[in-house]
Amino acid sequence: MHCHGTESTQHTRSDYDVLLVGNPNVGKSVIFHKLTGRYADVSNYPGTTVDILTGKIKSLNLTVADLPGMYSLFSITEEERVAKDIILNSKPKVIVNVVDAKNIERGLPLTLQLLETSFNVILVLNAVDEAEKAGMVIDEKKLEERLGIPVIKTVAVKGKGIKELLKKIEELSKTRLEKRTFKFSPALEGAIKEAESLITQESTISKKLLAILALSNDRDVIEKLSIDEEKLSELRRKMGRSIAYLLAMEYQRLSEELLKDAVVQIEKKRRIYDKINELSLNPVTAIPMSIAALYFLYLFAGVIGAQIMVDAIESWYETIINVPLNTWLESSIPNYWIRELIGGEYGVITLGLRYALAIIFPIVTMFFLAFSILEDSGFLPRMAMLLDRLFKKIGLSGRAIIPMVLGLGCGTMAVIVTRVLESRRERIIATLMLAVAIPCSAQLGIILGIVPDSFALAVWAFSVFTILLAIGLLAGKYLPGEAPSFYMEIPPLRIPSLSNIVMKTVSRLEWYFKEVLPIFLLISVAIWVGRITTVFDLVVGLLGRPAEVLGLPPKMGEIFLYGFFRRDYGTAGLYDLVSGGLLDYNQTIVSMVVLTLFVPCIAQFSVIGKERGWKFAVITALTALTIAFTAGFIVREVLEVLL
Ligand SMILES: Nc1nc2c(ncn2[C@@H]2O[C@H](COP(=O)(O)OP(=O)(O)OP(=O)(O)O)[C@@H](O)[C@H]2O)c(=O)[nH]1
Ligand SMILES: [Mg+2]
Repeated sequence: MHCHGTESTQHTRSDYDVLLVGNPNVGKSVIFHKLTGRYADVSNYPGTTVDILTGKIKSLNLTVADLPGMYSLFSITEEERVAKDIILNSKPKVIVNVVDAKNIERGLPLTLQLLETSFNVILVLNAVDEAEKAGMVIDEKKLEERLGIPVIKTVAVKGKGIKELLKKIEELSKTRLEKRTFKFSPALEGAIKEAESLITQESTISKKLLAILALSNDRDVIEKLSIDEEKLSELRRKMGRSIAYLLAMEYQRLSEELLKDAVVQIEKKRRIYDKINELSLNPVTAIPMSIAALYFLYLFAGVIGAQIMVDAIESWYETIINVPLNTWLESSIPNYWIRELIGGEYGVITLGLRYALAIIFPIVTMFFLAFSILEDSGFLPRMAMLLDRLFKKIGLSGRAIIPMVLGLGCGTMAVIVTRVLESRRERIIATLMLAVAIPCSAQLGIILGIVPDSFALAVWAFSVFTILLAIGLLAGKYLPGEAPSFYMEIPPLRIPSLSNIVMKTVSRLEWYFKEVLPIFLLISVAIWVGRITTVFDLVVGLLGRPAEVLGLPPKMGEIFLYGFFRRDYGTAGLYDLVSGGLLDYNQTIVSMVVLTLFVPCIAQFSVIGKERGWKFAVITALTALTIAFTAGFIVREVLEVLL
């Protein structure tokens, strides 16, 4: 997953020399990094890469694409479809098929499918360190002979085997391998032959593969080759069983044949690992472990980030930068408006840069750091499994836990990651929940930083959680469509690697700076222009109305406006109000609730528009606005009665 979709949405026409293809979570992105030197996000759960990332092997002058994980070419999820499109539409010189050595049997069906494309394939057995620890002995020479393609063992994280891989890539980029064919049962072969006869157009992809795709009802292929649909469905009827079932049986048979005597399992127990793994899968112990994990996130972002670090950096910024800057401006720049652009209450440096550097930066850094550790440990998918039953009630599957928890980091990123969900319905529900009720790390951090006491925190958490649940329940009930099925491979538990955590945090922060810092500065300028033209006062006055109804000071109108530019900008403003003593106890709670639920920020809004459609984005924003003010009103009324 990379933070912004800008990377690569128009990729269908591009030709890549080398494609990295394989099941999710097998180490493709680590290998991509080793080959190209370009860092791609690496995490210990399936679905880390949802977009195509491209780079170059400089020494060989070959372009490489790191594809999202896929189980087969007969795609189900959106990211699988993205990967399939690339494989079918670019003409790679080499496909590097990465397979997790300890799950080699599960990886082979895709390998066999890739062989059908008629492109050169290299089979990479990655993470052999773990396979060996689990007692597997793999004879790669035997596999090589049987498959008729090069097979290379690697431990990507340690760089082992990468040299050999590079050598093979170089070799195969210059020649074309003779392909071995693998035969299915006569009945299946017969049906495929008949489907082949319906394809009249020429293509670089083998007709057999296209026929299989057509039989499995691949819309892209059927439409592109304009295959007679009636004849296709007649063929399907004649087959008796679904092609997916028949293929699965055949692939299992072929894989068993291929692996016979080539992979041997020796008895070996890993006592400590097995014990911890067991505990992490048993609900009785896993629930406290999940709570501990969330507490750990809170400790990092909320306590260390928002309280300790923000306090320190803020006061430092104030004394080192704001005060001397304003004194200097007073004495040397006579023009009021120029002074106000740079300094004063709303200046680019005194407000924009201060929010970005002194308030948001420490919080997101700590959050990304903690989140990276969670990601690498393999703990998140275990939480997904636990929460699956609960999530079913709100129309989601446990898989949604990853975008949801990521949403606690950055909602914009998380909306992109909802691509890992299976159906459009699920993606819509998750997007709604993210846009309305899941606070991002900066918001969360600040809220945890300003919350007056634990009662206030409980009121806030209860309100937000109730709304979250209500949205999920209503959407799950009224949105048409099937309830999702849950299938997610549980990755092994791993000790997070320091270098990956640092790299990941740095790459996310880099994104944050590129995307956020300029926006913060632009907002300051926009506010400045707005103030000169008095538009600012007008909008703030307008937003001050609902604030007034909620019993909040008119200054809150300003904060709401900030909140639309960026949610964290809004909460940073709230931080200012609270530390300035401008809000009383009840007002603080109401503001916390309203700002959390308030419209998605501009960045998130535009990503929602791109991913789900602009109409949906507008409806979402209006819904959020309504919910935010209504909830604020209710909380206020209840607090008045209680306190
Ligand atoms: N022990 C071990 N772990 C590895 C090895 N290669 C990768 N990993 C770990 O496997 C996990 C997945 O790596 P990624 O590179 O993100 O996998 P991917 O195939 O790109 O995954 P998706 O993008 O989700 O499809 C990470 O936790 C890596 O640190 C290896 O050779 N040995
Ligand atoms: Mg990846």
